[in-house]
Amino acid sequence: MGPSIDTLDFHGVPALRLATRAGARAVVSLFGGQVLSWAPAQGEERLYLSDRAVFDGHTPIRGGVPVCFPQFAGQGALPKHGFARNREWSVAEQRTGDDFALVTLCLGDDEETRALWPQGFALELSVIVEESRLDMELDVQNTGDTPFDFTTALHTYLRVREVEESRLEGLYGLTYSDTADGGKLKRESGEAVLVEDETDRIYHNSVRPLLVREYDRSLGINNEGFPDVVVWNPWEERCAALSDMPPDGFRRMLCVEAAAAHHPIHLAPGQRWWGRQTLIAL
Ligand SMILES: O=P(O)(O)OC[C@H]1O[C@@H](O)[C@H](O)[C@@H](O)[C@@H]1O
Repeated sequence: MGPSIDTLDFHGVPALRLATRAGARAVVSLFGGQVLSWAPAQGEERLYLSDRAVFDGHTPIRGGVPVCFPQFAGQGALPKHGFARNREWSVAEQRTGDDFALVTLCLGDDEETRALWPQGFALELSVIVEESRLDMELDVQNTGDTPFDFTTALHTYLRVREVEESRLEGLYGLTYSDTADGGKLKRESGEAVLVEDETDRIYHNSVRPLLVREYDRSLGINNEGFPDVVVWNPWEERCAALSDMPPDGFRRMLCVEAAAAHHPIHLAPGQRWWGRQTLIAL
């Protein structure tokens, strides 16, 4: 089979299905500009999408890779994680080659976004699927005539077989804000992060690649441009309080997010910023 990009209706939301000749595949929703599914060639699904996710065209979709912009979490007056994750994005480009499939989605300001945040901006999210890797690049441009600050994240929900048996390596020695402990600053002293309780951390200035190790497979993560890494798992009690998660959903997921959350990014009129997250199935 050749590479392909098809439009589809995914639980009622418009989406694109990408496939490469080798058999890697992904689904990208226009609502939220959100990757919802990704599997490498001859491999299994690597992203977590809740089976209780809501697809009503308003509620953020629980799972995949939501785009948080222009605000990460509750770090400001905007709705939590900003508004990009519940807006309809447009397709700017779609292309296939011998060994890849690529789509670029875009989102700009309109009356509704300016009512929340009075800035001119243009976002582009490029999603590239190759044999065993997924690249997601977020490009932000200030198209207005005043400077702005923003925080952002690619809020990647990784699918894991059992979160308690997964190890996240590559964060040793970094300082992190422990959101689950009142935002206290701590230093990572473990060779691997093990998730055995509610975990909500912003690791600052991460420069090394990360590795999620499971007993029978691993996933490499490389972030460029995004200075921070957010690690989130709601654990049992908070998960039970999320109406769009099954009670045991927290066991099947681990969010490892590429973020600019600790310090906002400043863009003068006309300036651009970009960040990329790469997932590699190993
Ligand atoms: O439920 P939401 O709005 O999608 O947010 C999920 C989580 O997203 C994480 O990125 C934050 O660090 C958490 O604090 C937050 O709870």
